[in-house]
Amino acid sequence: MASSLLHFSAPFRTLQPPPPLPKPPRIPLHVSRFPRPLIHKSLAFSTGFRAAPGSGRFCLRAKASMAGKGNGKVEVFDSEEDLSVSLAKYTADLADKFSKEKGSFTVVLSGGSLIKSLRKLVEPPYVDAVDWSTWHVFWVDERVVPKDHVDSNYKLAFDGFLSKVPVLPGKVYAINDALPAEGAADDYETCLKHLVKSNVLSVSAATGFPKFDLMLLGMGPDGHVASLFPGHPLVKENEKWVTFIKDSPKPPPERITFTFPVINSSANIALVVCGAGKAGPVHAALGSGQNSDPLPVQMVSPEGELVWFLDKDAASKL
Ligand SMILES: O=C1O[C@H](COP(=O)(O)O)[C@@H](O)[C@H](O)[C@H]1O
Repeated sequence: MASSLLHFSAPFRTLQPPPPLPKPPRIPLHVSRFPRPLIHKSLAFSTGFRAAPGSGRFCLRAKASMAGKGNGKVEVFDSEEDLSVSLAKYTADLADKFSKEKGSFTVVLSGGSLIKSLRKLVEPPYVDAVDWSTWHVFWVDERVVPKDHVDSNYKLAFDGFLSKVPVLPGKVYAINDALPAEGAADDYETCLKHLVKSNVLSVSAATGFPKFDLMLLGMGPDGHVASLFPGHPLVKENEKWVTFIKDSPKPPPERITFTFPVINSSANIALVVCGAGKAGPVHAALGSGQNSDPLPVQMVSPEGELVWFLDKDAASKL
């Protein structure tokens, strides 16, 4: 295990530390509590958070909130830009809450478009206000390719996010890319078990699976989440924590992925979906119809809180 953990952090050794910047006053981050009762599918637009002029903070132009079909809160934004502003605050607030409660924040990233939508977190005020030293970073799925490969979810996150913030290299848990898919999945599951033993990761009292503080999930146009694809038997895996796929319908074919019991044991999940090309599965999950064969995205149902972050194109069929 120790060797894997060392291996995980290796790519960070080449990083040059960013030049020291004058530290601005620490901005208090508050945990967002969503208003209850939720606004039901009226799509009534409300003015979002507005900051004092010159405060360096931001203004959401307009957003709609509504309740999801099952558990969950749905936030609809005018644009992906507005969504990314709100996603940064949501993530920073949760990081602050968990860091204050237990001294650590366990966060799980997806690949794909999610990473671009996290861009506001690496800008002021968050880049300076967040206590990055408490962060432990994981991947909900990873392609079985070298970490410097263009298809690597690690590389995507490193280039777009992790290289821009002082998360501690030893707390970034990439897969062991020297192993084939099955070995990489086993190795990652072993790593998670080690982190449970050392109390970095908690376990759900209800399910016995690891309970991450926050999972930031994307969704593909076919309704897949992580590397759990529609109609694939892996969506039914209910024992393993981490498993592998060698016939992914989306290239590259070999990947490892968290299973639904792990995903659904999370304390918080943000489902971040943008673009008209994803409006169909969003409608399947949040619209009024029923379907007998649920898409993977419809199987996301955490123990804790689920928040959908949608731009208006992704919400266009609701
Ligand atoms: O292959 C993958 O796709 C999904 C969705 O990606 P997106 O670019 O359509 O947002 C992503 O969440 C997953 O992590 C990734 O491996």
